[in-house]
Amino acid sequence: MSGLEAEAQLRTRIAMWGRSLFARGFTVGSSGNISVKLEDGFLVTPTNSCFGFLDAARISKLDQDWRHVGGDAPTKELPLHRAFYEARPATGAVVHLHSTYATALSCLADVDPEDAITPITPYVVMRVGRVPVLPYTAPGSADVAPLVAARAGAHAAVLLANHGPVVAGTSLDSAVFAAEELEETAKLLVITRGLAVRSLDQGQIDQLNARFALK
Ligand SMILES: O=C(O)[C@@H](O)C(=O)COP(=O)(O)O
Ligand SMILES: [Zn+2]
Repeated sequence: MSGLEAEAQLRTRIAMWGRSLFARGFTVGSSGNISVKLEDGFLVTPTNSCFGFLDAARISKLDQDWRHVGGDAPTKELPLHRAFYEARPATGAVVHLHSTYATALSCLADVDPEDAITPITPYVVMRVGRVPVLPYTAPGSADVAPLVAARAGAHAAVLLANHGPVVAGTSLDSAVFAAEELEETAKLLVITRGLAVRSLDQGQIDQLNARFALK
């Protein structure tokens, strides 16, 4: 497949996943952003765009130095996305959402900032891994970049404090699947708060990591 064909397919898939995430309530209004790596740069969702109504042809294109070269004006979160690609060279896509339960956890003062998503099911260990909370920065601020740089080598997913989740994956599909799994696990954690929850133990987590290593 040529680079142009690959780009056309990825544009279609960003719009398709956007519609699907919006329809299922994983993001609302114009919140959230998606980026995907291309052979010659990146595709990113336009700033102030609604995931439910993305026009594949107007998705922003950036060159390899993150300069805007086509489509609508890009998301203001370029420093956030860029920091993931730089810290995790295998990254093929990054998804940021304001999904309700993960965002709720990002606002709780008593969540462990090193391990915000308690490993209560195998799938969250396999798809998401351990999730730290990064200190609050204003949306669009470049101040987030060093915070991501410090943590994203070891973590494919983070919660931005009082803001929401960000997930990197080797492909768009894997980043979306991980963002969905993170949100569903956050929901389980919120609805079981105050109950005697049994998490997986370290031996069970090690066994999953050995068999299903996250990239
Ligand atoms: O929370 C924010 O403002 C951004 O992180 C966001 O989710 C949407 O920003 P744009 O992608 O610039 O619309
Ligand atoms: Zn946001």
